[in-house]
Amino acid sequence: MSTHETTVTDEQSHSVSDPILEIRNAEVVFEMDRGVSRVLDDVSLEIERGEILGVVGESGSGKSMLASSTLDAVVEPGVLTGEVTYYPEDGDPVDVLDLTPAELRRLRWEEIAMVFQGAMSSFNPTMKIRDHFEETLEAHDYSLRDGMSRAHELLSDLYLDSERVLDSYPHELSGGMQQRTLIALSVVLQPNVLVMDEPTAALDLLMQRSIISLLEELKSKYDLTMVFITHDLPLVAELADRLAVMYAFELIEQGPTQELLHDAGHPYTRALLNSTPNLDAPLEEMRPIPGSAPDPVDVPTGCSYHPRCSLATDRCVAKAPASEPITAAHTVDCHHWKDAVDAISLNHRKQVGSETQNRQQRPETSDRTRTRTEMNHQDQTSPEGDR
Ligand SMILES: Nc1ncnc2c1ncn2[C@@H]1O[C@H](COP(=O)(O)OP(=O)(O)OP(=O)(O)O)[C@@H](O)[C@H]1O
Repeated sequence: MSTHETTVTDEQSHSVSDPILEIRNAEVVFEMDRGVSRVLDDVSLEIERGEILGVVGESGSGKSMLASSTLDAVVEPGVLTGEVTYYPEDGDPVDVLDLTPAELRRLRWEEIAMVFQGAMSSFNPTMKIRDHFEETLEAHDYSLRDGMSRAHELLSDLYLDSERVLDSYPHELSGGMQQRTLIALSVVLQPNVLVMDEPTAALDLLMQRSIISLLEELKSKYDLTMVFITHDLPLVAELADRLAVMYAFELIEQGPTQELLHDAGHPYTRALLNSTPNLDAPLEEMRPIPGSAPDPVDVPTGCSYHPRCSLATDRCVAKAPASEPITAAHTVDCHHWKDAVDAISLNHRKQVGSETQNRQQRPETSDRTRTRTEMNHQDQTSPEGDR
């Protein structure tokens, strides 16, 4: 585990006033032949009721481990320790890691739902979509009549022809339709939190953007809290209220989306922003991050980013940095964040996140019309295309 110099106080560490989920000192360890693989390292995070939190980081940085930890769903032989607390709006806090298997099953669908990438593998190919909905409702003792009426509504909300989809086998739907159907299935039991792990990774760019618009609509209509996990920073920047950045199995920076995009303090976050290929900046200004992500069995000492960091000093090699507040709502784990702002200029300063601002300024009706038109067009023109 990293040895941090000090720990930031609770008052300093975040701006979350009404958490719905709280993860404290979460750690996931796999005992491997070649050593101990710590794939989540002392991660603490609060998720505000009603927010959309984006979790970003390179492939292999531990994002899926964090997602699985929120539901005590880390695959064996991985061992999860720490605390995960769910705070229902009414009722006592729930210690997620202390639940019986039956309690956990109930929590997983009825309170916190998860959507993973590659919808096809989440469906049983021999069952029609209708059977998936009915099986889920029956397993949780929900009224089939009410539940199926909600299924129709949700599928329509996601611009799908609900009758056609319910009567289809999964392979009869395009990738974008499958992913939207999986989102509808995930929220049919009216959970309060939806955790999505790379939900749009297998889809083309247009479908990704359309799903982002749909998620915003779903969130408002059904009062959901969302956690959107992805390596695609520009995509999630369009949706998220706050961003949390992972590097080498740790959370290294978190804050409000616009603040983090324009005033990122961690050299890694700044490098990630500069390396992202589909930001609105000239291609020649894209700068890949030198070096490679650490092996979880052999994480560098001190700040794990130091071998790749242009600002690293002896202090970074010796000591893992504590979280420091940049503003009340924005924290960073870096000894040199004050220098990073001047030393690593951002190549996108003006453009990143402008989609979000544009969307917020756009009247809701035109957004909905645009999304519906795009979805209809894509479903009709490329039934197989984005699979
Ligand atoms: N079953 C397992 N046994 C051992 N190590 C694992 C296992 N599953 C994942 N890991 C390791 O855990 C680390 C974190 O993986 P994780 O899937 O959380 O990363 P990620 O950020 O979600 O990556 P991606 O974006 O590629 O999905 C990786 O080094 C991975 O190799």
